[in-house]
Amino acid sequence: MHNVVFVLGPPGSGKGTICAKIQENLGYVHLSAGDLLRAERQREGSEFGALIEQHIRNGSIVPVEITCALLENAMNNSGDAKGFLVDGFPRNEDNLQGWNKQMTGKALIQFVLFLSCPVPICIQRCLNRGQGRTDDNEESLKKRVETYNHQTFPIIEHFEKNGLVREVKSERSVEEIYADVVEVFNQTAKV
Ligand SMILES: Nc1ncnc2c1ncn2[C@@H]1O[C@H](COP(=O)(O)OP(=O)(O)O)[C@@H](O)[C@H]1O
Ligand SMILES: Nc1ccn([C@H]2C[C@H](O)[C@@H](COP(=O)(O)OP(=O)(O)O)O2)c(=O)n1
Ligand SMILES: [Mg+2]
Repeated sequence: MHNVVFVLGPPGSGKGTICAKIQENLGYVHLSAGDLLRAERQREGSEFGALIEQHIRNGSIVPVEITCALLENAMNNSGDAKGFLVDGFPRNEDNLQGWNKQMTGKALIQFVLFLSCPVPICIQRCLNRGQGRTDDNEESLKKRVETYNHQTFPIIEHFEKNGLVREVKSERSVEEIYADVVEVFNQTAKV
């Protein structure tokens, strides 16, 4: 059984940054759904490259069959991790249902780390990110924020109803955020 912490929040809220620190210090393995999709897009011979690029630019969500298969493969290939940080997933109802269908009995959701941050700050961070991403531009960001508000936030609310959400405000320094994140892991991660 894989232990899983979902990490959600608007684009630019700092999910990748905080996950890297958790991986380094707490021994969880960081799996970014976006990074896995970008790698699949680049993989020679992938039949999904064009479809993935289309969704990424458009700020829409890739069908779960693709994303969940990438996540499950990555978990199975990571050896004996004490847990996985699944960053940027599930982002919509399709993601959630596909995960439940494919991973029930194989993964245990420990909690959902929700990095909350005002959208204008998130947009500014993405525009300054400097990773050359095809979706860190004003037009794609507008669509990504819309997708977040209409599709991802309801998923966070769903987990909230189940008592699984741990919110950490991320309009602060990485050090301040991380200190609260460690508290959350100390309180709730059963390892
Ligand atoms: N707490 C923070 N304060 C200021 N900038 C941050 C903070 N956390 C992350 N960043 C920067 O914001 C950008 C987006 O961060 P990232 O971790 O990639 O977010 P996400 O994965 O949620 O999109 C990056 O350039 C990162 O260096
Ligand atoms: N579960 C996911 C995660 C990401 N994607 C696609 C669509 C997203 O806008 C892009 C980028 O996701 P990523 O998590 O890397 O973006 P942020 O870190 O939130 O800025 O990838 C997806 O289709 N399904
Ligand atoms: Mg990210």
